[in-house]
Amino acid sequence: MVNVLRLTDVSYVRDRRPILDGVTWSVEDSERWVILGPNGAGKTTLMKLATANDYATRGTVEVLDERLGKVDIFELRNRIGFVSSASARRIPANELVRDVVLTAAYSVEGRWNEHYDSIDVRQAERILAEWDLGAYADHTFGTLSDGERKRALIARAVMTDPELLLLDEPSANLDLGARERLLLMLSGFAASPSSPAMIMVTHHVEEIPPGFTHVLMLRDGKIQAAGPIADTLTAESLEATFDMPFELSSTDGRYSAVARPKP
Ligand SMILES: Nc1ncnc2c1ncn2[C@@H]1O[C@H](COP(=O)(O)OP(=O)(O)OP(=O)(O)O)[C@@H](O)[C@H]1O
Repeated sequence: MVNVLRLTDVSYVRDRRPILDGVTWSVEDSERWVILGPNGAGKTTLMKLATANDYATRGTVEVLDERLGKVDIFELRNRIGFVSSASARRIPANELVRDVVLTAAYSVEGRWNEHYDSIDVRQAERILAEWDLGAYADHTFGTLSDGERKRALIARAVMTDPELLLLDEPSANLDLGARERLLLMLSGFAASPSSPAMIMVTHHVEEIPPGFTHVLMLRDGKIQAAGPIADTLTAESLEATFDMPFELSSTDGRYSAVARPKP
């Protein structure tokens, strides 16, 4: 079994401030994690370490059985899929959606004169259909709605068959329908045994796709709680993480939290 991610007593300090503080956390390949926490908790910083885009100040970070600092990070990054709000900015607006996905196989953003193997073309077609983008394959990326863009970026990220897929707030800024469509697709993708280990950052329990297995709750750079969602996501852990009392409910694997009224 591949050790997908292992952080051991990791701290990340900037301007003498611990942005991550003593984080110990591991992810196995069958697990699908949600990282939940308020603004400024350190979630994106954690993503940067997990995608080998930055280094810890203290402690060790191992990604896909490789220890950061002792591995060619460019090779390692090819094994990781990552979608963040910055991903869309790197895609040319006039790029066809088909090529947004296809060019991932060649690690380029924007088609030039490359020749693509038919096996890659077929894989791109399959993934476009899987993420409900078949009808948009010949549209340009710049004309897509935010929800369609998110799906196109995730489709691009899975084109290379990554061993770890990280999604930083994939449903931020989406309308209700687009959010629900995306969550259904993420849920379906998470359920497939052939899918990679997944880590998704969100601010909202409502955005946890059913089928995600674990939650890590972060506040001020420290882990408040981590483990299987069913045991770990509670009114108490939410209060510890967001510093206010909540009522938490769940139906069919979907969660909802509202502030607990004052007695
Ligand atoms: N390189 C850096 N230098 C100084 N401060 C930093 C640096 N990187 C992050 N921070 C600070 O660390 C804190 C955590 O940032 P981070 O982006 O990881 O939080 P987050 O949980 O993703 O927040 P949000 O939910 O608002 O996106 C913030 O206060 C941020 O300003």
